[in-house]
Amino acid sequence: VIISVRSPLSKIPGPWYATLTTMHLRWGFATGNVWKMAEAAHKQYGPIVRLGPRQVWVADKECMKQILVSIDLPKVAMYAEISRDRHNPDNANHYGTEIDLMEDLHKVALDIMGECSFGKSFGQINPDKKAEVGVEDHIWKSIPRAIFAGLAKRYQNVYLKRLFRTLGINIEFDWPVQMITAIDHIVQRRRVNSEDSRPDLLQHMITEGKNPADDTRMSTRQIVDQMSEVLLAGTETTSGTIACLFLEVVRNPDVKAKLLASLPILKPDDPIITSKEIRNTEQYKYLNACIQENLRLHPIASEMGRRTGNEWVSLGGHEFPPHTVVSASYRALHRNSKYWPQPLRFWPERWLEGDDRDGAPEPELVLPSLTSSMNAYFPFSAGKHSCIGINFAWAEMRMVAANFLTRFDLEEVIGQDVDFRQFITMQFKTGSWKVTVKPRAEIIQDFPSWLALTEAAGSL
Ligand code: HEM
Repeated sequence: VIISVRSPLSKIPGPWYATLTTMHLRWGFATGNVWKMAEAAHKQYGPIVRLGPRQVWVADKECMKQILVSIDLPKVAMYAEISRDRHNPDNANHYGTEIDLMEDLHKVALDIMGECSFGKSFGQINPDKKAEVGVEDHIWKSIPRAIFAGLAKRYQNVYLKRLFRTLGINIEFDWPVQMITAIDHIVQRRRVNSEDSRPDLLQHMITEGKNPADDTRMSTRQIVDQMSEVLLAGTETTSGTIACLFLEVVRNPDVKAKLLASLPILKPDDPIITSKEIRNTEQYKYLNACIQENLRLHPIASEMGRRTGNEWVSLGGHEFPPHTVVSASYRALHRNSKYWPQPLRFWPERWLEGDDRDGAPEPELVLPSLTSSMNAYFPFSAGKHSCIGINFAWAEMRMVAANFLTRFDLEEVIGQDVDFRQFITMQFKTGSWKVTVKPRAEIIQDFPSWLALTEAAGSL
């Protein structure tokens, strides 16, 4: 306790108990509420706060750049801990129908990842879709669930695992045998039979994947690990982010009216609009601004842990001793009124130029010395650990949002408690968010066209 109170970190503001214990942080991480602790602490104590004896949260723009890019602090051990290998780190066919949009978006994201990484969707949207050749249907369709269940188990038990390790008991995690067998089967078939190959991520790992240490080819087991991590990193993130976009759109009627008016009106079976078209066509600029603004208000990675390693690090006028956890608070930075006037307002116009800004303050006027206040923005992080899926994520967000909103208007079902939990990424706490949808075109057709969308995404 004396060491902790006398620590060089003692000058950093924070609650009194931060010097004494990490129990509250452990509880926050295990229950998914750590983001609420960080948010409240930043509000009370400022951009640099101490929440544990050696745990500091940072929401200052310049410090963030240092953490992520110039000093490039290593990641905290939590990420390795939740890796398998610790050491190697229907219901909506009619007008005005209620759907669980969060659940549907999650299924869409999984099937898009299935199409793009394995060349086959996981049958989440359309259960009649056949599984991979040679793999039993129910096993193939259970793969995403097995991956998520595995992650949740590992995340919630990180501290328990460490405790057992100090007692000399090593608890190792592994994927379900059936899942490994299924993926192994596909890898073996593709290795033997070149006609089975297709330009997807799995094929890339089979033909190009090498171990950096000795240049040997990746084993099937390593491929399974990597594919699982990409599937995890690429589904919760996009589905949660798109759900937040729809949430902001329905909760801001002026934005919704302007956005829907800016988009063409399509029938459900009309051709899918591609992400390239959305990116390059003037008509979609307000939609692009809405996506950008949503990434500001709802960075799916609320915070990301780094650590000082074996060296002292100087940040924001403080000296951080070795082995200090430094959490980059993206969410607090993105909601800081110093950079973002009316930070809690969903204001897509801030991302537009000239007259299109429609009264949104110019960044320069926000902070006279800094034309780049809009750079206080790290939804995909920065530096060498930044998101490898950024372009994929943008393509998916554009396609899903544009193809949905050109076809359907939506309203939130009232009386729902929308809260978030943070298990690495922010998630809708209940995993559910219901809306009613009605077709925008004067024609009643089947909904949803999610299937056409996932297939189109897979062929991009
Ligand atoms: C809106 C969607 C997404 C957001 C907001 C997002 C955000 C992020 C952030 C902030 C990080 C950095 C984590 C850190 O600083 O430690 C990250 C890492 C990563 N992301 Fe994404 N991501 C998204 C979608 C995707 C997709 C679609 C994929 C895959 C197709 C993906 C794959 C990854 C991977 C593999 C990493 C780890 C990179 C590394 O550690 O070197 N992400 N993402």
